[in-house]
Amino acid sequence: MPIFNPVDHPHQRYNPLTDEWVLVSPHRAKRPWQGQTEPPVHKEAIHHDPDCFLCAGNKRITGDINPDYQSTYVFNNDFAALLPDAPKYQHLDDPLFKIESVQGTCRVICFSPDHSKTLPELPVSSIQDIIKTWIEQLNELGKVYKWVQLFENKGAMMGCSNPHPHGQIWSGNFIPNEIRKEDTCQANYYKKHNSSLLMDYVRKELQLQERIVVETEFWVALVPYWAIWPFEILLLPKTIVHRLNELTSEQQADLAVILKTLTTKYDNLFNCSFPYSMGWHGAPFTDDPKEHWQLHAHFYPPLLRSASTKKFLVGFEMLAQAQRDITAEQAAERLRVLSNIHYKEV
Ligand SMILES: O=C1CCN([C@@H]2O[C@H](COP(=O)(O)O)[C@@H](O)[C@H]2O)C(=O)N1
Ligand SMILES: [Zn+2]
Repeated sequence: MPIFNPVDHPHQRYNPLTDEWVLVSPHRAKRPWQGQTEPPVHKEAIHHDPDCFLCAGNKRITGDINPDYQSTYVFNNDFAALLPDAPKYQHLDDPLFKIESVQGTCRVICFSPDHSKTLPELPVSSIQDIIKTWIEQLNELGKVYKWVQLFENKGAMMGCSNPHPHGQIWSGNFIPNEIRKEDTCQANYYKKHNSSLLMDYVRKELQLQERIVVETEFWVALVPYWAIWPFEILLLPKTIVHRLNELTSEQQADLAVILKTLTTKYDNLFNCSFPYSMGWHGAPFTDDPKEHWQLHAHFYPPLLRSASTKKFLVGFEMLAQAQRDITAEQAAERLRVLSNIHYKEV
């Protein structure tokens, strides 16, 4: 019987942030891992699309006119999933039929007036403006709601209805499932070890150097040991930060750099605009203690081995447990060696 090793043999890995396991089947990825790249499609760049609901100066579906914005622009989602003045109701008596009303605010953040650009193609200064806008929105909505989810769905594969570079904010008066799981896990770890789970984690990852993709002065982007999506990334500060609005101006400037570098590598993996859902997690806006919380961003990209081959979380993964073939270490290596120059600029 051969000695176990995580490169060849099936195993499962534990995610301490959510108290869940992921099945890893590295033997299935033994086939030569070329990672088919598409011939770069240099479609003509449309900097302003007269029919785009998000472009500067255009009319939205409601008839509202977008201003001639020069940087970022935020508006209340015209088809919001949460409403600030929804009627209140709660019935929690029956453990089998619990229901409660929710109130919240949903917004769209246009990242740039340039319809043709995606995050990696924006200059660092524009990405700094996006970070400032995230922080402004967090400060405003964090005064009203317990949870403010800053996120971006990039690419049609992620159900994005509009190619215009944009992100979204969904904020509400309830703590969503993923946040509740991460809050409990970080609090339990902190109670047991009297230190931050993700700070201990990032220190060890920087020592191990096995899953690092990009490291800058204040930030590190890595494929987490417990990653589910093939090229999943966890983006972490290298010092204690509870919320995005606690970043210093140097940390913000450096964050713009690592976001551009990371998303450029993502696009260079298959020479395509790399789809993903990404979002920020930080301490909720409640009166509870927050010292166990460490700010971080998740990137969940669906692509597996080409611009058109995506991973599906189905079957065993829906019924039993998430599963992956290539290991986190192999994915990190694939991304780490890629150029920091976007393939469209070459
Ligand atoms: O006129 C419009 C068009 C799109 N939208 C909103 O913009 C959002 C576009 O983002 P997605 O394509 O990532 O869903 C979507 O949530 C949609 O509701 C408006 O609020 N007004
Ligand atoms: Zn547009």
